[in-house]
Amino acid sequence: MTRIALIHATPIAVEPVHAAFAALWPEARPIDIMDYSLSPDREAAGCIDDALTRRIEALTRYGILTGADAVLFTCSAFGAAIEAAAARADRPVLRPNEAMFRAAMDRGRRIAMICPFAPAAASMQDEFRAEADRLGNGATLDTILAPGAIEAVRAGDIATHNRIVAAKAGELRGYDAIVLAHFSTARALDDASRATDIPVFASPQAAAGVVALKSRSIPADRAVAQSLAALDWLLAQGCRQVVFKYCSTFDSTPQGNIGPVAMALADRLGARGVVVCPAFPTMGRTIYQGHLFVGDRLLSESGMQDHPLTPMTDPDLRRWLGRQGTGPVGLVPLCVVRQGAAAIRAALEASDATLVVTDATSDEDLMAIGAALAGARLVTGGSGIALGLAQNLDVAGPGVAAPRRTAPGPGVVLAGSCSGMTRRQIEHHRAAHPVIEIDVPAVMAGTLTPEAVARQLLALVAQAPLAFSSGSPEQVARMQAEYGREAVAARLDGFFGDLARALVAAGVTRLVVAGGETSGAVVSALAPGALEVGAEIDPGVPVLRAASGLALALKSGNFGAEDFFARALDGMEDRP
Ligand SMILES: Nc1ncnc2c1ncn2[C@@H]1O[C@H](COP(=O)(O)OP(=O)(O)O)[C@@H](O)[C@H]1O
Ligand SMILES: O=C(O)[C@@H](O)C(=O)COP(=O)(O)O
Repeated sequence: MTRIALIHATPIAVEPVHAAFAALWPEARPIDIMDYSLSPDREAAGCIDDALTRRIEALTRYGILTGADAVLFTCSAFGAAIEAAAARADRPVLRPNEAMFRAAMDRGRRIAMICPFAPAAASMQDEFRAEADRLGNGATLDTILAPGAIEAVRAGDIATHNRIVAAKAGELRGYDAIVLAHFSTARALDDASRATDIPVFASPQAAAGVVALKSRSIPADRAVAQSLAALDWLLAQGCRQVVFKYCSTFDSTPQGNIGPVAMALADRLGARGVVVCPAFPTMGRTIYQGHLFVGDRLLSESGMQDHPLTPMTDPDLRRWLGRQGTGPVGLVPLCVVRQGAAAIRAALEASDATLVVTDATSDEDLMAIGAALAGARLVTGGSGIALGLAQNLDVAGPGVAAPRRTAPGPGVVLAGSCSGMTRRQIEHHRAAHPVIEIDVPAVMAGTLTPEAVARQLLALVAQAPLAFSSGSPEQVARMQAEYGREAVAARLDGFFGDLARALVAAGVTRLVVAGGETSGAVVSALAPGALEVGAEIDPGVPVLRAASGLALALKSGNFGAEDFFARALDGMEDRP
C-alpha cells in the first residue's frame, strides 16, 4: 500500500486533505507529521528564512525515514524551501499547489487566488510565476485576500469561512479561473463554485495530468526515453495509475514502439501482468483470441496494411509484440473476460508474462476489464480502455467549468491522412466546398511552399476550404520509393505545421486536421498549450479549445463519418 507522509504546518489543513484522500485515493495510507509551530513562525519571520528552510528539509527527511513513498506538504507558505528539500530527496516531495495551478492555467491566463492566510500569498505568487514561466503561457495571478476566513476556520466556524470565501468568489469578474489558496480553503469549494460562473479549483481535487507525446513512429529508443521522462514527471505529481495510450489500430512496426515503450514503463514501475487492450468497439476495433479486428475484417485486411508509416500486416497482437522484442506475451481470452472483473484480475496476476493481451469485443467487456484494473500501476490500451477506468475513481472533480468561447471566425480543413475514410471525407467535402490538392512532389522538390497554399486557402476562407496531401496507396508508395518513408513524412509534417501557423497568424480560428501524425505536427507548430476537451463530434473526436480561443478538431485518419469536416467546423461555432 502506498504510504504518503503528509506534513502539516497548521491543524486546519488536516481534515480537508484526509477527506480528499478518502474520496480520491482510498487505497493510499496517508500518515500525519505535524509541526503546528511552523505556520506562526513563518508569519513571525515574514519570509522563508534559513531556519525554516532547514526545518522543512529535516521534516522531509523524517517523512522519508517513516518509509513513505512520497512526501506531501499541506501548507502553501513554504514553496521555495520545499523545492530545495525536493531536490535532495530520492522520492517525490510535493507542494500543495502544483497541480491546481496547472489546472487553472489550462483555463486561461487571468487567474485569481482567494487567499485567507496573507503570509502565504507572496510565496504562492512566486510558485505561480515560476510555473507560468516554465510553461511560457503568460498567465497572471491576482491575490484576493479574504479577511476573517482563516480566523473563522481556526475557531471551528466552517460556515462563516465558506461564506466569506464564496462572497469573494462572487465579486470576481473577468477571470478565467479562480484558485483557492490553501488545503484548508478547499472546504469552501462547493460554495465558491455556486457563487460564480468562473471555474474554481482547490488543491486536493486538482490532481490528474495527461502528457501527450508524438512518439508513435519515431525511433524506438527515443520513444522509450520520452515515455520514461513523462512517467517520471507523472510519478512526481503523485499519480498512482499510469495509462500508456496508443492507437486502437495498434499502429506500430516490427521495431516498435508499443512493445518497447510498454516494457520500459513496466520495468520502471515493477509491473507484471500488464494489460494490452486496444479495443474500441464503438469504432469497430475488437479483440478476439488476441487478434485485432476492424469491423468484420482482420486488422491486416482493413486498409491498415497500407498505412504510410505503420503498415499493420499482422493482426495477431502477441506475435506482433513478440517481433518488437517483448518476450512471451500472455492472453486473457474472451471466455475469461466474460467471467467478470475478479476472473480477469486473477488471470492477469497469474500470468508469467509482463504484457498480457486482453480480449474485448464490447463496451461491457471494457467495463469489466476496467474494474479489474483498479489499483493497477500500469495500463496500456487504445482510448477505449478509459471507458472502464473512470468507475474506479470516485472523483467529483472541481466542478464542470463553463466551456471556453470561440470567437466565430474563419475555418479551414487540413488533411494529411491517407486512410480510406479520410479520402472519402475529402470527396464528400468537395461537393460543397473548395478543395485544394497539395502537390506532394512539388513539396518534396521545394517548389511549393506552405505560404503559397495558405494564400490559396485564405482567398477562399469564407467557404470552409480544405487542403490535402492524402494520396492513394500507389501514390504513397511512389513518393516513398523516390524519397524514403521518413523523409516524406518529415517534410509533410513540417509543411502542415508551417501551413497551420500561417493560417492562424492570418486569423483562422477553427481548424480541422485529419491524420494523427499530421495533427501532431500541427499542434507542435502551433504550441497552443493545454487544450480543453469539448463536445464529441463523432466517436473519438472531440472539439478542442485552446486558451487563445482557437478551436481544433484533431481526427485520426480512420475516424468520423463522411460528412465529418463540415460538421466539425459547424460544431466549433459558438451559438448564442
Ligand atoms: N501523398 C502522400 N504521399 C506519401 N505520404 C503521405 C502523403 N500524404 C501524407 N503522407 C504521410 O502519411 C502519414 C499519414 O499519417 P497520419 O497523419 O498519422 O494519418 P493517420 O491518422 O491516417 O495515421 C503522414 O506521415 C504523412 O506525412
Ligand atoms: O483508427 C484507429 O483506431 C487509430 O487511428 C486510433 O486509434 C487513433 O486514435 P486516437 O489517437 O485516439 O485518435
